[in-house]
Amino acid sequence: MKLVIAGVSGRMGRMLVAAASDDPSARIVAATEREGHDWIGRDLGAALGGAPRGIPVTDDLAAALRDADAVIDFTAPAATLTLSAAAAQAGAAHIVGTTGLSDDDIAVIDAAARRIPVVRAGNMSLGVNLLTALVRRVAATLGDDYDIEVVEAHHRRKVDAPSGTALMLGQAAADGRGVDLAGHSDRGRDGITGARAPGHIGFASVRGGDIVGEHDVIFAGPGEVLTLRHVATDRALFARGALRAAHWTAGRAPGHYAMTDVLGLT
Ligand SMILES: NC(=O)C1=CN([C@@H]2O[C@H](COP(=O)(O)OP(=O)(O)OC[C@H]3O[C@@H](n4cnc5c(N)ncnc54)[C@H](OP(=O)(O)O)[C@@H]3O)[C@@H](O)[C@H]2O)C=CC1
Ligand SMILES: O=C(O)C1=N[C@H](C(=O)O)C[C@H](O)C1
Repeated sequence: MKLVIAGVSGRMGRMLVAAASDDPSARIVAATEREGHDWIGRDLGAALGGAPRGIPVTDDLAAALRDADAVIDFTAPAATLTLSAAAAQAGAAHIVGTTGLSDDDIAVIDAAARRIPVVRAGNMSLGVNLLTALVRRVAATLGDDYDIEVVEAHHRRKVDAPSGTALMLGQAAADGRGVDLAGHSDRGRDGITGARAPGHIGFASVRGGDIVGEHDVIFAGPGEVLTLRHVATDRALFARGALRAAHWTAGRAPGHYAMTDVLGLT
């Protein structure tokens, strides 16, 4: 599989290079960075401080994607939208790990997914995707007298909150309860907030140090608290998931897929 790695100098970009380099059935054909980045025009191997690998780092998406089967994208919403159009134009699959996407952004990706396979997930790990099914089941089983809170913790450089994973878990809880998440969310409590709204799903975010990603879904009810927890200890986990998703798109019909489809959890 011929791959393009987007945002290659980032935390996940570097992980993706390592994961793809260890995969005998994957070959990185190009890497991208934003216009003006000091890696543009350099060889990827050299930019990473090693031997040249004959892989260009470019901001020319059409050129990067010309010969690619898939692009793996853990960047930022604006970059993901540009890549979405370029991937659809080139006929390459788009694997989207970027979080912080708005509903309008997702509508743009939906349009591209009519032409190419797109796999998008706020978390590409097996554990979190399994956890969504557990959360849905527990939320469906427990009544409204169990308050649901999603608490997430990440490193100090994360720019979006709540995390994409927290929103996936909140969505699973809302699905289990049969309610619309947007109309039943509490985000960012501060000051005299009043008592907790019954049936709402709360979100809280912790930022600090180098925490890779921790998520608790708390069901607090009369006389007991049930907590479902996932802890990521190495972000190589997400890169392996993304690579698996890229392979899964080979020969796949256009569509907007989730990681649960890739993992056979749907
Ligand atoms: N779904 C999942 O499993 C996971 C998702 N994520 C998500 O992935 C995203 C990236 O995370 P992380 O790697 O930690 O962030 P980083 O900031 O370390 O990396 C993002 C990279 O994208 C680059 N970038 C920004 N704009 C463009 C552009 N127009 N074209 C190409 N590259 C661009 C950035 O460059 P510059 O710094 O110069 O702006 C940077 O190199 C986040 O949204 C995060 O939440 C992270 C881990 C797992
Ligand atoms: O930015 C990160 O680091 C992570 N982002 C994803 C998210 O927003 O949930 C996935 C993971 O938790 C790491």
